[in-house]
Amino acid sequence: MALPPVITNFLRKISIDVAALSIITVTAVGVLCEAATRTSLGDAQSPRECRYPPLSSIVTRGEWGRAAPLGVISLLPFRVLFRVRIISSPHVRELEKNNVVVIDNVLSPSTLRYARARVESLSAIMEPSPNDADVRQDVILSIKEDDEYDYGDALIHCIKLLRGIPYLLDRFDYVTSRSHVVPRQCQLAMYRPDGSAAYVRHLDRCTLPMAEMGLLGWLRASDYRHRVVTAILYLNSPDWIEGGELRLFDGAATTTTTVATATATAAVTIKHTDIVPSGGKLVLFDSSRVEHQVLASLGEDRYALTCCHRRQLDNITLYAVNDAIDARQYAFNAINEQGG
Ligand SMILES: O=C(O)CCC(=O)C(=O)O
Ligand SMILES: [Fe+2]
Repeated sequence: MALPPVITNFLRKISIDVAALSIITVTAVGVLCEAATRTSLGDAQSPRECRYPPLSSIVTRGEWGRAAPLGVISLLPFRVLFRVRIISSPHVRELEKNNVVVIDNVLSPSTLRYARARVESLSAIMEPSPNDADVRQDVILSIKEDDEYDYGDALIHCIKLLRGIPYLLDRFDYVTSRSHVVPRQCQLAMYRPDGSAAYVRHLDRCTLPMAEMGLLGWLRASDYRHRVVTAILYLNSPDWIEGGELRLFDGAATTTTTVATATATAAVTIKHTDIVPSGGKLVLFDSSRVEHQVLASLGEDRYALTCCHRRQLDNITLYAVNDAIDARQYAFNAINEQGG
């Protein structure tokens, strides 16, 4: 069938170069659009939607009886015992001041036991993370409340607890970041106690500038560029002894280690705090400021459930200014670190 003359004329006019250029342009636009829209946060929720009353509510006799080793309290005649807050204003103030806050025993012994048993059963389907194998050697699983898999009440409670945190940050006026977005996915991670499975020093938020990452990489990293608060809940035994510590590097650190650098004869002093990953411990830190690493585990499998809360993408100019301030802060920390 003959093509209409207008089309044959057009086809005669376009050179092979023009055709190639058009294909390249269309492909490039397609790749950039895919990168710009790639996100696993499409179904993220607002803090209010994730509000979880047990994070900050009254404790009833029944709850305390289940939660505490002092089960005898459940025999008391009062139905409501007292108000406890897993996260309260002083915790939020500490997070603002030190960029990190550690809260012990946020799970009852039985909840910890059940959650631990469930994550152990999930370890068979955990997989190495897509990161470089020399960056981290754990196995991970992304889990969310509405997965088809039945995670059991205890693990679901842990997910809700981590996802409920931004509501309380807002409520207690956390000033470091506002307008949070709560991902549905939490990451379950397990390190084998082989003395070598670890995670190198890193920041949870990607802070590299576009010039360094290239436009494509920068667009693709959008989920990592807006992390503000990392929440980690450990699901190990409560009396974890040693190995597998979470090492936090920060100005607020308390301990110093002296390590010889590979190239220099002079030693560099690194300030750090080591957090023992005992079961039921909750650690919150500023994802954009606190560099951290996981040390190799020794005794038993090390389990952690993590949720990285994001900021909303509604004020790009403000974020650009904040990022520039963060970058200056890094430079400042690095100089301090070198100077000991
Ligand atoms: O498990 C931990 O203590 C920290 C894990 C971590 O740094 C991460 O998943 O980004
Ligand atoms: Fe991390």
